[in-house]
Amino acid sequence: MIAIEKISLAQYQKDRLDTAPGTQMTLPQLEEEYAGIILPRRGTLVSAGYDFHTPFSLTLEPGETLVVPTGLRAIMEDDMWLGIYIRSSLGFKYGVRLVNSVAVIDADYAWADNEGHLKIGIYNGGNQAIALKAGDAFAQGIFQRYYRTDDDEPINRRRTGGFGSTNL
Ligand SMILES: O=c1ccn([C@H]2C[C@H](O)[C@@H](COP(=O)(O)OP(=O)(O)OP(=O)(O)O)O2)c(=O)[nH]1
Repeated sequence: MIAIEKISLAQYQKDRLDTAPGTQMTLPQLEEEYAGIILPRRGTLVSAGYDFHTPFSLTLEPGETLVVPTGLRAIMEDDMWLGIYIRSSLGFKYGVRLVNSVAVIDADYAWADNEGHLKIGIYNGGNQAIALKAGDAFAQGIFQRYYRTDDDEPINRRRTGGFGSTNL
């Protein structure tokens, strides 16, 4: 199965308050924002990327970084990963980048304790402030397959957390 779906409202609420500004939100405001989360779609028949949209309006000053909780998780087969990249025009026009260049989303992340919540860190590497409105596309995710070496012996652990959680 390959899918991108919403995480629960409870998980979204937790991560939204942890990682993004706007912690003064009321529950109805949060529910409205959650209801407005857009499921990624491809732009054209043969576009590779599923477009990710910010759930809330944001402004990034030059040099500033923000982790956008998408409210989404990706389900995929074991030999796949999802690569998330910046929307090209944001890079070309404004110098906006992902903080980690590419977000590598592992197949087992979907079953992590945080429901596999996809978080996308962006950085304004340009020289002007950039404003995104709720619903604006800012990143794109491409499902890909990976290979394993013949003598592959993975460290047999189940993922429970997000980035940095396995302390390798
Ligand atoms: O920008 C990112 C990068 C990663 N992840 C999630 C999906 C991924 O499967 C998990 C772990 O990411 P990664 O393996 O790249 O992080 P790490 O810092 O190497 O940590 P770990 O020890 O968890 O492997 O965190 C995101 O939501 N956004």
